[in-house]
Amino acid sequence: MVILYYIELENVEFGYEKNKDIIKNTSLQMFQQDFTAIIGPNGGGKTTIGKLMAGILKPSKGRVMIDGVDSRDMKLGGIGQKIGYLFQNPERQIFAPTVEEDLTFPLGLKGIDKQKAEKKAEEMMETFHLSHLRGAFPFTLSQGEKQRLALAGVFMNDPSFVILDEPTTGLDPERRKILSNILEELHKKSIGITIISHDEDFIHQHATRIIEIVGGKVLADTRKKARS
Ligand SMILES: Nc1ncnc2c1ncn2[C@@H]1O[C@H](COP(=O)(O)OP(=O)(O)OP(=O)(O)O)[C@@H](O)[C@H]1O
Repeated sequence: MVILYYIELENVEFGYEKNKDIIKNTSLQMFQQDFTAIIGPNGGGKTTIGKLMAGILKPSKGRVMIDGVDSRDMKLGGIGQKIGYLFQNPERQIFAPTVEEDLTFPLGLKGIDKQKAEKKAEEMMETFHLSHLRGAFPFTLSQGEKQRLALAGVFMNDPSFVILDEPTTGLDPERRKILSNILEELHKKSIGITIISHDEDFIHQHATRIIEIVGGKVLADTRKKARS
């Protein structure tokens, strides 16, 4: 079987509470070649769709296929090796007592060699301007530093597809530019990128496809012919 898309939502429905669907009969195919922006009003279901795509939430009806496997049959650890997910609140992904350990610790859990994990952490700390904070307690970082740490964590795993919920929040222009460059590099390498964002400039600058979610449904799914 040839898999053309990396993530597929097939007639997906989802509600946090019984009989209250937040996502309504939604089908979408997500390609690694796309730089997708998911847009729409507050409460429309963007984050929920992102979490369904990342296998963090499982649909109540329909199915989500990730790299050809039903997300219900995958463990979070297995999904994490394929998909990098940035939570809207970066504190959701901070676990360890220091910045450096926060980056190396998840790789250790996966059985990755300590030296290799440290080398990668070094690279990521440099990229995201965190080297001077390596020994800092993550919860004392500023909002923008926490966001950079969470982003660095997403890229530690060399994911095949990243889903980033409001990735530019808290970033100053210089760090925002760094994120832009990283995402463009990944896009060139056909690492799938999906951002959930209200940041119109960032979307305009990067997105090749825009999916608008309103009231738990896909209102529009448009592709830019030429990328700026
Ligand atoms: N854990 C939860 N339990 C119950 N309801 C939830 C939960 N998370 C989200 N919701 C509800 O689901 C709906 C969709 O929320 P979601 O966060 O997916 O929207 P969004 O489009 O990402 O919004 P925003 O732009 O404000 O981030 C909202 O009505 C929200 O209140």
